[in-house]
Amino acid sequence: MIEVTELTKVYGSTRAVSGLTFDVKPGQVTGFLGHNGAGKSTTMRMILGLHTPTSGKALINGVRKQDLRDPMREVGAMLDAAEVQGGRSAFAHLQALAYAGGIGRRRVVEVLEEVGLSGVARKRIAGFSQGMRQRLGIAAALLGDPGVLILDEPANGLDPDGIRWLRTMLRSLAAEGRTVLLSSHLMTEMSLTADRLIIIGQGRLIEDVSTADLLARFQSGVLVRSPHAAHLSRALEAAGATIRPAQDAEAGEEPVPGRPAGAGADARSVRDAGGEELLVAGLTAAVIGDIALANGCAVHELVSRRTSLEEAFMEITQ
Ligand SMILES: Nc1ncnc2c1ncn2[C@@H]1O[C@H](COP(=O)(O)OP(=O)(O)OP(=O)(O)O)[C@@H](O)[C@H]1O
Repeated sequence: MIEVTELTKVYGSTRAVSGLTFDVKPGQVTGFLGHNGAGKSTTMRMILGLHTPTSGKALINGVRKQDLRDPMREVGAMLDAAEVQGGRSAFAHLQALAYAGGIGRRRVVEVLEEVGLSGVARKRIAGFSQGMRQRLGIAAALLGDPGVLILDEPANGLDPDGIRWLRTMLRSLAAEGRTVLLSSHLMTEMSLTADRLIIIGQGRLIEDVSTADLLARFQSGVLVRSPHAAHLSRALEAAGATIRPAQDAEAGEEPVPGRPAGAGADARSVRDAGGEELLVAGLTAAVIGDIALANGCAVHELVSRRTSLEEAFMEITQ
């Protein structure tokens, strides 16, 4: 469990983090999102006791990181995978960390296996790709088999296979009851990996929300293409739908509230502005299909149009 309370960090005239309060709970993956410079790394560094807060608190399992009895076994972190000394082998690097934390050699072998680096364990890190360095950083974070994991941009430099591997691993670590906090700029990946999202902007909390709730809030409707768009739109409106031409929807305009059936002008405006494509809100694709059938309207396309996390993120952080 991570608890951040009224956390603030001021660097000279820069307020990097400002009165930030949120919890990161065990048993789920929590994504930490924000534009460049929003304050994510600074917050993570304060949670990890690497920076001192100007004010407020950041606690891991109820205490400050520096007050944890057995820090390596309680929290694992990866902040910057590029920081590692290149002259050593992956094995020697992890063994040195393990030794410092009172962790045995067997665990080094285990984590190398877990991150897929067993085959290159004796190779010098200097020759590692960025993706291999990321895996090594994740191995170091896992060394103490910690209950809390904090990873800054862990997917950086990983190929699609690596990203999928990381997602599966993080989700299974959370399913074991661990607390997992990660930042990433890869929005699609974040929407697949994180159960919950903490979104910050200019050091302040913007959203603390479940990924599903956030996406549901931005759900933009069902795209319908029909050669009988005018007739169909009247029938759908009669059933309580809100309709806007798909072209307007693409331009990000607000929907027009639902109107009564039989409005010829509405059908005309739909036809004029959007041709045969309609964006329908308020009814499911199944209900729209049934209404089309009942009204004898052919449907050539019927697609639930989900707003991506990237679109939702851009909208709420504007
Ligand atoms: N050591 C420092 N001294 C002065 N200013 C700093 C320091 N570290 C961070 N900042 C400033 O604090 C703000 C937040 O930076 P931070 O690195 O925490 O953002 P971030 O969300 O992690 O960004 P990114 O996504 O680019 O990594 C920025 O304006 C940054 O310039």
